[in-house]
Amino acid sequence: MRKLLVTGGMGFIGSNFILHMLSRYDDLHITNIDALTYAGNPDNLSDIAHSDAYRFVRADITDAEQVGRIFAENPFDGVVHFAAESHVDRSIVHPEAFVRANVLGTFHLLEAARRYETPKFIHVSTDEVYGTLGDTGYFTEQSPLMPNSPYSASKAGSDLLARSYAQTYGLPVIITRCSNNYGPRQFPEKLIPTIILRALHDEPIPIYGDGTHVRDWLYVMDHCAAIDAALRRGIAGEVYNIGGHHERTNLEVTRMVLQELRKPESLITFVADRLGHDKRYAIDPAKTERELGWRPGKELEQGMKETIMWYVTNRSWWERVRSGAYLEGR
Ligand SMILES: NC(=O)c1ccc[n+]([C@@H]2O[C@H](COP(=O)([O-])OP(=O)(O)OC[C@H]3O[C@@H](n4cnc5c(N)ncnc54)[C@H](O)[C@@H]3O)[C@@H](O)[C@H]2O)c1
Repeated sequence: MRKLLVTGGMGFIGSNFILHMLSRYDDLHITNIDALTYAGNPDNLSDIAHSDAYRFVRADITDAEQVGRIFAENPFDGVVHFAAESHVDRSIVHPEAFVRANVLGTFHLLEAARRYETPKFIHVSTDEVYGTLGDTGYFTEQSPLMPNSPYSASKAGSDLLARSYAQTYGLPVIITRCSNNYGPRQFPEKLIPTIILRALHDEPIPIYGDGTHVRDWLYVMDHCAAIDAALRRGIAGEVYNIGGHHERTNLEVTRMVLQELRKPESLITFVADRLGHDKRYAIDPAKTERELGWRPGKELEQGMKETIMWYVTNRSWWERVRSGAYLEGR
């Protein structure tokens, strides 16, 4: 039985990853540690809460003792580290929480993995560590790290710390840097669920600046498959870019959702631009495709339809998020 530690598994990508892995492998046990911040939603994994192949431990990765105890109790075959403060807007208002969770929290995990000689450590980073691009060009794994927001700077800090543990201590760290994810179970403060849920309620949809900022969209299940491939075939010490080949402006993405839901474009409301807003992210995932034998399978139009359908079908999920009911008992 392979034993995997997943951090941040109650969040958007972590929960989809756990579901992906448990649906594919019978010989796998997953321990999910999550602090249950506002972004951690146990509803995401209610279907497997009582599975023998899964265990949830509420733990904060900024607490070295808690992290140490979990590693001491369980020899893990691998760690997949998602836990982070992840929302750029919040990082502009409360940067300290990002430095603590993303830098200090990652440090404690790396230390525990070093101490207990964990044979594989996947650090889930982001394309935002590369900073911003002009109208042309792509980020490769060799691009310099030039983060522009407190969020991306804290992720760059943790990314470099992870690298240093590979270089200095020989910890088998693999770093993945992915583009913008979309799909089921994403917290409604992020762009695509915001568009979908506001459109469903006929509410104004706020779009930063003139809406021409470009992002590369990656279906979350394609991302999960890429991390699975990195776990199986990735080489320790390497960095892998994971992108979707779907560059769109924020305005294009908004129009796509409005068309699908047959809602008017008059819902779009331009608001003052985000401070330090990166103009364009575009990722070159050629190395990952070549070396890990992975490719993003989902076309954006299809993935968006399925995502919209998920939010429409799972009304009780997002109503519990909207009302704050998912926070009960914390
Ligand atoms: N969502 C994206 O588009 C995207 C893109 C690139 C990279 N990433 C990275 O992927 C990872 C997951 O992103 P997400 O969108 O699922 O984030 P999310 O905000 O949905 O989930 C984060 C999870 O981490 C948990 N967490 C936060 N602080 C913690 C702490 N101190 N201790 C333990 N748990 C803690 C939260 O409770 C939550 O469940 C993050 O590291 C993020 O930087 C995300």
